Amino acid sequence: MTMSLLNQLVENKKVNRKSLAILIDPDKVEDSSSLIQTIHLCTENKVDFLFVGGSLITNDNFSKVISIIKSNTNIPVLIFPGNNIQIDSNADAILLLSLISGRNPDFLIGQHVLAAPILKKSKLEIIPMGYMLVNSGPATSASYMSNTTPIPSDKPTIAACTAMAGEMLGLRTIYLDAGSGAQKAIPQKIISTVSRSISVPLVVGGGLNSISKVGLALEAGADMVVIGNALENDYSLLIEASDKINSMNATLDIHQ
Ligand SMILES: CC(C)=CCC/C(C)=C/CC/C(C)=C/CC/C(C)=C/COP(=O)(O)OP(=O)(O)O
Ligand SMILES: O=P(O)(O)OC[C@@H](O)CO
Ligand SMILES: [Mg+2]
Repeated sequence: MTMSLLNQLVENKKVNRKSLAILIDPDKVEDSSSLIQTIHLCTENKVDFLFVGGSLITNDNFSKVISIIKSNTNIPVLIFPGNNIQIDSNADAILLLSLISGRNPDFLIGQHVLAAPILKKSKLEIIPMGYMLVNSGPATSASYMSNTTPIPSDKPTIAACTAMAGEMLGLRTIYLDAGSGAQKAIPQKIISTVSRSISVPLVVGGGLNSISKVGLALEAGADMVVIGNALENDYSLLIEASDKINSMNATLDIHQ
């Protein structure tokens, strides 16, 4: 029997194995041939996970994108939903985000109540996730659309206590997100403090638009990094990030 994706994340964390996720925003997919090109590049570069979702989706691409991905690669597809209409049972799993950095009940539990019966009938693996937005400069789509205030980027203790509370409530993963297209990525101090305070896998993303920022996030304690916007015009970061992660993981293999 194959291991669940959540178990894979937990097992990877136990041995400090890092992973790379690429975010595909269905709103920004213009044609299937460029999507297929991106998917092939992800496969060639051993991307671990493909996230699909957006704060706002203005076209009917969501299911199409998932189906094209599933027909072109074996990389697991994880829905990264901005709301409860982003559910498609062709994906492998859904990141069931509860927006614990905010105080908007709709994004803490309301959307989930609406989604629960649909998720129950689907064969999607559910990955419960504490989702934390951290301030990164101008408002991001996720903080605006969720009507929540992100955690101040110079308050690592607030971030750590929020993540700890999420873990204590039973959330199985934590996602620290500066927001897509963030001007400033999550500071290392926030990542390292959160990482030391929890034992569940830690995902970090938002504004990771250079290999140095990707490296800083991984070195500070991210178990998985997510890259989205930076790939929309230039694929070089995908190759660099994948090389970086493979070389970090290769040193682990030597020591095992
Ligand atoms: C219960 C279900 C199914 C969903 C819960 C939904 C929750 C709680 C969402 C958290 C808040 C939120 C709006 C998250 C958005 C996450 C996301 C998909 C970000 C991707 O980037 P965009 O924010 O779309 O960035 P761009 O503006 O660059 O397109
Ligand atoms: O698009 P970017 O800035 O890479 O962010 C990806 C993801 O973390 C957003 O939720
Ligand atoms: Mg979007």
